[in-house]
Amino acid sequence: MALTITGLSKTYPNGVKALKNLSLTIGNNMFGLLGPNGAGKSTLMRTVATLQDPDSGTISLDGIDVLKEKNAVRKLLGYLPQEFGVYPKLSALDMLTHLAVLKGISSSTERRDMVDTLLRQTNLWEARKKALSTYSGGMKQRFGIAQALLANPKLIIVDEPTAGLDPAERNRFLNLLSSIANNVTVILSTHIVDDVRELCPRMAIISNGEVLLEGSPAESLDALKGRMWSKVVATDQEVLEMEQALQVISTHLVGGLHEVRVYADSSPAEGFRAVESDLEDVYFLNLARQVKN
Ligand SMILES: Nc1ncnc2c1ncn2[C@@H]1O[C@H](COP(=O)(O)OP(=O)(O)OP(=O)(O)O)[C@@H](O)[C@H]1O
Repeated sequence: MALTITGLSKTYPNGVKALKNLSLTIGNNMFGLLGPNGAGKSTLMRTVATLQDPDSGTISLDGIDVLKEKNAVRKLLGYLPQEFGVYPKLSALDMLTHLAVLKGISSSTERRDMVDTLLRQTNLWEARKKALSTYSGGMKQRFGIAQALLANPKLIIVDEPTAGLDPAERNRFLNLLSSIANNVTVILSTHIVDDVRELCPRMAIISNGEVLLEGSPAESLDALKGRMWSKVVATDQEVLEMEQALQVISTHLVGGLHEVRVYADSSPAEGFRAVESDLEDVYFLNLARQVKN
């Protein structure tokens, strides 16, 4: 499904401009919406999910006017919000069955088949009769995907799904998402660069309610080719001096030392080595450019 977002703006009553004339086109497969906390991702996702209205702008989903034909959109949509509430005492099986009823799946045979399939697909079959309150973070998120997949949606929105998962659970969750994305459009909203790197053929970076970059991770990396440099230094003072003199993109602690990554057309100073650009460089460089402008 193709989602076309045009000129979307939203100012909250407290004056925060969460979306500023934002336009974005999202095609099939998995689309990564990458941005820092407060960028406006959740506002955008809730708006696409028909849960809140913008002040202005339009959204079209394969010709459906998302802001007007909300019921038509809801039939096509699966949504895993950032805060996903469940009845903790219910089992996954009972909760999913209950949600299937709410989704309008009235035939009990169809409902049972669908719920069973989803529990197996999300690897929750063994634990299906356990109370949701006993689930780990990863299991809860997989349950969240199961409920988002009820009634065969064509568009799935997942908002910050991997935050707080341990590496093994995160891996399992990302594999599950990628297996789904073969058949439907998935929008993955996240502040975790690696989620996008691992999964998304297309992405956008958003910050302060604006799109900073739209494209494929590969194209964005190409634009930085030969321009990323790295040096490891020992003290905060050295980092500070570099930040004043050079375009420092990021600093990381590696074994107690600081790895400083700098963007420059040629070697910025003595001791720097050329490094492969990674998606995190793309991300930080775009955020830094926005601050400058
Ligand atoms: N209901 C609201 N009332 C007032 N301000 C809000 C409301 N919801 C969000 N905001 C503000 O709008 C901005 C965008 O928030 P939003 O939740 O959309 O961003 P986000 O990219 O999803 O960030 P996060 O990952 O922190 O949720 C933030 O400054 C936030 O504080």
